[in-house]
Amino acid sequence: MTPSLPTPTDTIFAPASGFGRAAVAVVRISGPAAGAALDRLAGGRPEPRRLSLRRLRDPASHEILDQALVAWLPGPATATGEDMAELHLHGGLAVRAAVLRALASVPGCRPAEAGAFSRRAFLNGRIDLTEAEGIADLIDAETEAQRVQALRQLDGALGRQVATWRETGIDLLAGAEAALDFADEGDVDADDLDAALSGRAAALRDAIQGALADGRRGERLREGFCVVLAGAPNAGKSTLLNALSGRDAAIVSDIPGTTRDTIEVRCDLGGLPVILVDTAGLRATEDAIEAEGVKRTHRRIRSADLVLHLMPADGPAVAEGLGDIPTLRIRTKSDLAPGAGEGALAVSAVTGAGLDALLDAVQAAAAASFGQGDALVTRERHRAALTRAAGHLDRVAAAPAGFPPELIAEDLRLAVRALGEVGGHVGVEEMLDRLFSGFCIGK
Ligand SMILES: Nc1nc2c(c(=O)[nH]1)N(C=O)[C@@H](CNc1ccc(C(=O)N[C@@H](CCC(=O)O)C(=O)O)cc1)CN2
Ligand SMILES: Nc1nc2c(ncn2[C@@H]2O[C@H](COP(=O)(O)OP(=O)(O)OP(=O)(O)O)[C@@H](O)[C@H]2O)c(=O)[nH]1
Ligand SMILES: [K+]
Ligand SMILES: [Mg+2]
Repeated sequence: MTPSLPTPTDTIFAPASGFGRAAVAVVRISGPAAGAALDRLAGGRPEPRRLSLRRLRDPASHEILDQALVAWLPGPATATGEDMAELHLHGGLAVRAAVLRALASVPGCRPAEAGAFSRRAFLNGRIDLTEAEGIADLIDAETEAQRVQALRQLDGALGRQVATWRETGIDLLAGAEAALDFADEGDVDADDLDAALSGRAAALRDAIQGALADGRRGERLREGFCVVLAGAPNAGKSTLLNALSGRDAAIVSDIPGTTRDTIEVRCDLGGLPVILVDTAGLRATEDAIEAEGVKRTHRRIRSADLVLHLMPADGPAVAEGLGDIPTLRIRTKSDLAPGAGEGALAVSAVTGAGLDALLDAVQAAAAASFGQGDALVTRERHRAALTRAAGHLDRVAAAPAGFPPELIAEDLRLAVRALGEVGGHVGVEEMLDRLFSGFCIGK
């Protein structure tokens, strides 16, 4: 199931609750010396899986460092699969520093590097790679929709689905290998096997392609829906960015060409992650720095999910579009020319008119882009591996009768390997087990 990599023998510890001042700071310890660390600092190990109040002492000087809640979590039924301990300290900087210093003095204990606990959980088969990614995404989740998606992945939704597909692939491979070995003995009807195999390969390919044909919903949800504010200098882009985000993020002035670099603000629109991007005003310019800004604007427009094309209501409506990205035409500064710009959304950052309607429109566009239902694929890594798997299955499905069975088996092997990469299981040893147990070979 899990990669056969060496198991760590050292014991790691780290604050699990950040590095700032807080009411309580949790220090996690994992590895074979976790129990010994409790013996040395807390004077023993409490009853497993129960928090108990202990005095923590420096093992050398016996000086009291804190009164803390302590947990002893003997492995392997722990988050990492190793012996673990937790110290719930008073969250002062000096308390934490003194306890970390004391832990470093315990033989075999050292500070953990980033992600070390999750890495051990993976190495010990407690989680697969997709669940590890789910943990990372859950910690990074800023909006409700991101939290829900990350929790689903942490809960194993993607890992289980891909594992099921991989099982099917392993079955197909076992069948193909059996055909290779025994077709010439006359035990198996090769044509029947070919037809059944290509039908099942096509079904598996279709299932995988179905999950891939999701408009990159999962990736987009992780990254955020990108809305670019574009238009001529002084159209009111920076003002609108500040008004929509409720933050004073961008410099506003009556001088055209104020914004040179793109400015991003991440927002939560009704639980959906939206990135608002302010850009340099679009115009031909001799100024080299402003010209670079305009170049960047065009680049951001091309990668946008939605463009807000801003035109002041007291000026002419611009006819030309900004490319083929979905675009909303917005008349800004509607307070200066009431009634202008029919058919377009009209907004005023001064009076606040139209801002709610604009936010609703952006939120609707984001909701439509994130789509309905649960996304399975949340990273390019998954997409690449699944696309490769579907490609190999497609070759199996399309193979003409009499196609060399060893080539079919090789494509199936590569499909199984690609599916295994998603969860971090590589290798096809399981296939061999299944081959030998599923077919009565021992004679
Ligand atoms: N104090 C504290 N809070 C925390 C964590 C932690 O490590 N410590 N977590 C850190 O991520 C998260 C909870 N995740 C966890 C995942 C698995 C296990 C665990 O020990 N699993 C065992 C036993 C399960 C059980 O008791 O039923 C297992 O799966 O075998 C613990 C925490 C969030 N809150
Ligand atoms: N009356 C009125 N003035 C506005 C409104 N929005 C922006 N302005 C003014 O228009 C001028 C330009 O605003 P900015 O937000 O800097 O325009 P911009 O599009 O970011 O300009 P550049 O970054 O130079 O391309 C400023 O003087 C703003 O105060 C509005 O809704 N009503
Ligand atoms: K300006
Ligand atoms: Mg600006």
